[in-house]
Amino acid sequence: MRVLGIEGTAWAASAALFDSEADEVFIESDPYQPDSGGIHPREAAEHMGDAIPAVVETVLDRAAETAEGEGADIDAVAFSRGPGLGPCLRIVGTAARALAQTLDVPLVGVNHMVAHLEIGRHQSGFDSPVCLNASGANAHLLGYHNGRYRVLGETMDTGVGNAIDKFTRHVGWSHPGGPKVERAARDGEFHELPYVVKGMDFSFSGIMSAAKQAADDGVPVEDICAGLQETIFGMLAEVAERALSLTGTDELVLGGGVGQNERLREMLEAMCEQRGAEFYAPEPRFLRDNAGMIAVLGAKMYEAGDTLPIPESSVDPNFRPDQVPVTWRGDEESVARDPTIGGEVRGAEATVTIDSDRVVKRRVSKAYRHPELDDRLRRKRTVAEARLTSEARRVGVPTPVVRDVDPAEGVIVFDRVGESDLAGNLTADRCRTVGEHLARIHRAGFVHGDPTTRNARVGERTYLIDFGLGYHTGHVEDHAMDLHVFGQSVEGTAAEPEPLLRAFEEGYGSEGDDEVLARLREIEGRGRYQ
Ligand SMILES: C[C@@H](O)[C@H](NC(=O)OP(=O)(O)OC[C@H]1O[C@@H](n2cnc3c(N)ncnc32)[C@H](O)[C@@H]1O)C(=O)O
Ligand SMILES: Nc1ncnc2c1ncn2[C@@H]1O[C@H](COP(=O)(O)OP(=O)(O)OP(=O)(O)O)[C@@H](O)[C@H]1O
Ligand SMILES: [Fe+2]
Repeated sequence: MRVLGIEGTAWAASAALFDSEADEVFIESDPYQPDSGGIHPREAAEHMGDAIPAVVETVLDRAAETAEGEGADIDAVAFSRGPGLGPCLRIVGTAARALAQTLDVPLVGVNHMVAHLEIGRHQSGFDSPVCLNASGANAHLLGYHNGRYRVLGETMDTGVGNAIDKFTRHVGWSHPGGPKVERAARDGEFHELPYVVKGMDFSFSGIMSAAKQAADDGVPVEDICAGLQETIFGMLAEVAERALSLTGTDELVLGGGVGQNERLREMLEAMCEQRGAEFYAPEPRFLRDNAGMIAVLGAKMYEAGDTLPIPESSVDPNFRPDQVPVTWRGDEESVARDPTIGGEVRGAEATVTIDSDRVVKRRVSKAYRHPELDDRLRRKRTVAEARLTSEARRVGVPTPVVRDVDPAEGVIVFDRVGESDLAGNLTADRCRTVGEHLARIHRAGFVHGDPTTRNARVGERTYLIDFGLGYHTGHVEDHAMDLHVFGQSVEGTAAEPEPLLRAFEEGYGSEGDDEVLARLREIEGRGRYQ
């Protein structure tokens, strides 16, 4: 089967031919390079108008040269339907419809973010990996579950590449900034910047303001670049590890233009090696925006009969990956592995040794992380965990009693609690109780920071554990983020999440602030593809 793909969501005017029998991809791209500043939507759309016909022509010539029979021998035309810049998407959509009609073949509408993921899965041969998409306008973790790619975690503000590009514009460098930061960082020393992860979500705005401020204050730009890479990529590696731990998966693939960064790939490789997982990153031509990935996923969708009638083929600038019904995979569930190895449990951050009544939690040093950052995070989280675990118990939330703490070594000794993780025994009643517990700690003025279904223990009572990401705050947004993190962990792993989430919110509502639930709705509704 042969599929022609067209990509043009933002900067890459690209066309490709995928031949599924030979597993060969031919790509022709023409990038848009702004004269100054970042990507201007109107200019980018003009570029698409000029460049798309030419790249398609080149691919059609190639198709004719390599065709077995008469003509171009193409079975379907696939195009990026979104997310992306509206004016660009519309031009690409029009071109794709016209081409499908001329060739008299079906049209396939591809989600660009799912294509960034599927190219890695296709090439790695992995069965059910977690995917880290690190691109310009996006940054998220996806895991397959019950017929959809679930967003396990994502940026709460801008995409990772756009965040980096904003910094480089501030220091007067031309677009795109990512490769320039990579080059400059080689000559720099680590400069400390804020580090922000909340469960598997993360945010870049505070880091970017601090980085710009540091530049204005005269910190050498190479040092800031080194700090940016170590901090931002350290966060991405950490949330990727959390996603592996939560889903019990031991395969990770990388997607998106920022994935071309060698330091990011090195960190992800080191993280996977340390936890015994496998890592795959496609070659650079498949990481940055390209029509090859659109053609490859287009072929899978076409084979599954997932084609688009022309009248229903409108584009969607806010197309989220979790809106796509995954028609091209079987109904296999995401793989889940028992994380218990002997008497040792492997969390994302720590190794936990369990005997009959005691638990020793050791925050291990992470090989991927800069030593200074590693030391700072391990100490800070060990202290926070010991404190907040006890504070929560004082306001009536069941938690394990803390027997000993050694911040320098990152070690805490607790009482053993519960019989299993909530993840293994999810019921509506228990979710309701977790909601009540979170409401209580919020009323006491702090958040848990990572309330997933693996961080609650159940048995006769329902306990909260693992307060290492918690902190004191009265902000509605921070409280709502706790609820969002729990919601995402349920959605990413439960067969039927709705009744569980309803009970969880009822529990929270019975003890907590309605304003927080209203903010949760707002967080869930935020589009992040502007
Ligand atoms: C919706 C779609 O239009 C968008 N595409 C996109 O953002 O282009 P992509 O090719 O995936 O990524 C471009 C980004 O990738 C960054 N980048 C490129 N090379 C880099 C490097 N060596 N290190 C860090 N960032 C790099 C650029 O600075 C730029 O921000 C997306 O996938 O989010
Ligand atoms: N006090 C305890 N009693 C019983 N089991 C525990 C206790 N503390 C931890 N565990 C077990 O160890 C696992 C990992 O612990 P914890 O979540 O604290 O580590 P972590 O590395 O921070 O994990 P993650 O970051 O993946 O949430 C828990 O999911 C739980 O199964
Ligand atoms: Fe992209």
